[in-house]
Amino acid sequence: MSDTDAWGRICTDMKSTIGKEAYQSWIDPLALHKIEQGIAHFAAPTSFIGRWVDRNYGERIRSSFAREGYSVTRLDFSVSPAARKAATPAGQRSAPLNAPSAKTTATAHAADEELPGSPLDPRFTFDSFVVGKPNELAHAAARRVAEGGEVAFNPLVLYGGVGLGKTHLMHAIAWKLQQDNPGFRVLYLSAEQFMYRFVQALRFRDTISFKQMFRSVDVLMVDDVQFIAGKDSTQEEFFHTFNALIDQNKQVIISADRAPGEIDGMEDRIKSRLQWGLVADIHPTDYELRLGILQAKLDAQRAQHPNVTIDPKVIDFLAHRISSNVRVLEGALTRLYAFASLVGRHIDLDMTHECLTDLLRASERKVTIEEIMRKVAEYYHLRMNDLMSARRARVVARPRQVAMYLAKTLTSKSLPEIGRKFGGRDHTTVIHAVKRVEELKQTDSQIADDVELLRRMLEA
Ligand SMILES: Nc1ncnc2c1ncn2[C@@H]1O[C@H](COP(=O)(O)OP(=O)(O)OP(=O)(O)O)[C@@H](O)[C@H]1O
Repeated sequence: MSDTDAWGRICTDMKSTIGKEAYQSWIDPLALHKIEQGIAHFAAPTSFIGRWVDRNYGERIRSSFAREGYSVTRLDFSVSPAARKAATPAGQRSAPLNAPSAKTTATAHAADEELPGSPLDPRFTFDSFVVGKPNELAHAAARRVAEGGEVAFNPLVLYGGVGLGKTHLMHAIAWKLQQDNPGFRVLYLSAEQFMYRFVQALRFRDTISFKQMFRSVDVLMVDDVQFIAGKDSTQEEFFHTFNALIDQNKQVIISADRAPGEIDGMEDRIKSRLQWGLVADIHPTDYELRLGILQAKLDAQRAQHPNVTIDPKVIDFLAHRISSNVRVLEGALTRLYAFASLVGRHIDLDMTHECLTDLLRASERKVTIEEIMRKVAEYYHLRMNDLMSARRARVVARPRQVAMYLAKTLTSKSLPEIGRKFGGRDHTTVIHAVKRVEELKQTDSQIADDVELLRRMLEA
């Protein structure tokens, strides 16, 4: 009888006593080398796994060896990456490491201990990410990193305002990396969780495991890093983790709600480290991107509510009116479909106003028609009076149309109200102006840029 035969039998026994999940997470990744002078020597993929097994299953393994006729008083674990590659779950799972799981047993807990990341949202993939001008750089960079291989830029920092898709892109990278490289240890977590873990480690005097665990990953993703600004010891630890991984050529991906240099309370050395790789910003969405996103989300809603129909004008209306944040935009569509399916109605503009009153009010911009006129006049070097005048020369007529377009898209004023502000014009003139500017935005990049710039200045 060889040591390995005995270990094989112990494994079979443990699989049935501790359960398949726990077995795959902790026991299967181990390789028994030898038993010598009462010590069973194992190779483990990480020292964390070794310590965990010793603490949680040590006694059971020793008594199993005793039943096999061996006197084992101690288990010894040396770290061998080969053990990890050959292993199944801890280093190589069929399901992604952080994949959402319905498990509620201690096994799930054990797996969480192994890589303390957040679950990845199965909806956040590259396929479901709609690309437009505002996010094309961030998307291209994320794709490049997700392809793996040579580390292209390290770290990759994605930054942008609330609800613009940073988390979506990070999850998409994680899914793709895990799908293409089943042995990869990809750890995604929020900066808040990083801090929580660190504080726990300090509390339980276990910072060594904390450090080892974080340094053992292949890819580290930390979301909303601005959270650790002003938290000195967490920043210190983050800085060392970050350096250790970059030094080992491991990919680090960070997200923040603003450019690294602008995060108040963040140490300068971290700010400068974050700027070493590629910093890609996600701009606020433009109308076209919002339209694209709504159309993509429509498919999911249609599948869920096959009997509900929607007027295309509603989509256009939402894309114009809800410009703050994609999350709110999505929420609006979900709410409309839920409401329509409950009351068995077609989704039209009336229903949209009825159902989304609070949301529309909240997203109503504070900007007034007067402000728009002032800004547009200033931008085109005109006087406000020119915009209200009857002058039809193009140098005046075009800016007036742009101002009317902005008044329609940035305020909730009705067409007649807008017409009145522009020197008592008819609402059909406003409709014509809005249409004309929409067409010009497609064909004349100068107008498109002017409108975008003005919109940003007004919304700032
Ligand atoms: N380009 C896009 N295509 C499809 N969905 C998107 C896009 N951008 C954002 N979303 C969706 O908007 C919602 C919010 O996105 P996400 O959580 O990634 O934002 P975030 O930038 O991380 O925000 P926060 O700063 O609040 O963490 C998600 O449901 C996401 O799927």
